[in-house]
Amino acid sequence: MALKTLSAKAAAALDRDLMSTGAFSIDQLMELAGLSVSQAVYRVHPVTQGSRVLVAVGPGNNGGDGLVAARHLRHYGFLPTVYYPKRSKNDLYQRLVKQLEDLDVPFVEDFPAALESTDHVVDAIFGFSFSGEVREPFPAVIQAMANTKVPVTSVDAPSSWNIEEGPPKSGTGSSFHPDVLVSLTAPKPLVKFFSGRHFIGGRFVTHAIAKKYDFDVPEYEGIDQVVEVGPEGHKL
Ligand SMILES: NC(=O)C1=CN([C@@H]2O[C@H](COP(=O)(O)OP(=O)(O)OC[C@H]3O[C@@H](n4cnc5c(N)ncnc54)[C@H](O)[C@@H]3O)[C@@H](O)[C@H]2O)[C@H](O)CC1
Ligand SMILES: [K+]
Repeated sequence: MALKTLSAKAAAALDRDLMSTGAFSIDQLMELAGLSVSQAVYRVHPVTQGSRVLVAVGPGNNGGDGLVAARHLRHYGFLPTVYYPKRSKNDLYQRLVKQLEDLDVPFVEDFPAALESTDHVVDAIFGFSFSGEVREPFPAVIQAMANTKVPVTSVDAPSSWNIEEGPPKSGTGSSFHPDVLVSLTAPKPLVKFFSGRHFIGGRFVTHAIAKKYDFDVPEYEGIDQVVEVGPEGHKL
């Protein structure tokens, strides 16, 4: 059985559906997405005294998932640091930033320097709305994630990858391959180029929605918000 995937266009339509006929708000969906990411990070990197996690936050909703994940990780006992160079003026993002400031989570401006002193990275730069060539200031950030030995967990998509076609073919640097991917709601076609640990999150989708968009809802256990799956989509 092959893993069923959602194209970028279908994923955007599904989110619109959830927020109209599904009656969800963006705050709710982002909170659940960020909670899933925090649980996947905890699974691959259980917190030990002083575990540090650097969260790279992009300009859109993928970045919002990262801000939410940083807050949950702080409550689990991690020491998050946030790199958020292109801030949204939208009220939702400003509230997410305030919540982190109230927890004394530091915001940094030099990503490569911050990478020198962390134990894990969360890549929440771009998700399913990324397209084209990576624009400033993110090329150096992607390159730093490609070169580091620190484990990287990508939210929904490895940032810089084409959602349908996977790693970029052009460019001089080595391409970026994260260690962990958390697909939100359903995997995107790029998963066939990904070979690390793969989790699916989004424990709020009804079977009717999954049927409409033709993907499988994984079997979540207990109170888990994520399921780890193998290459064929079977639960590990
Ligand atoms: N279903 C769920 O569980 C939910 C997932 N969510 C997350 O939302 C993203 C998609 O968010 P969206 O705001 O549509 O876009 P992105 O964050 O992917 O990025 C858009 C952002 O980036 C800029 N951009 C696009 N291309 C480039 C480029 N080549 N260089 C630089 N910048 C670029 C663009 O201008 C925008 O500002 C999804 O993947 C999930 O992670 C939601 O939280 C809701 C529920
Ligand atoms: K990402």
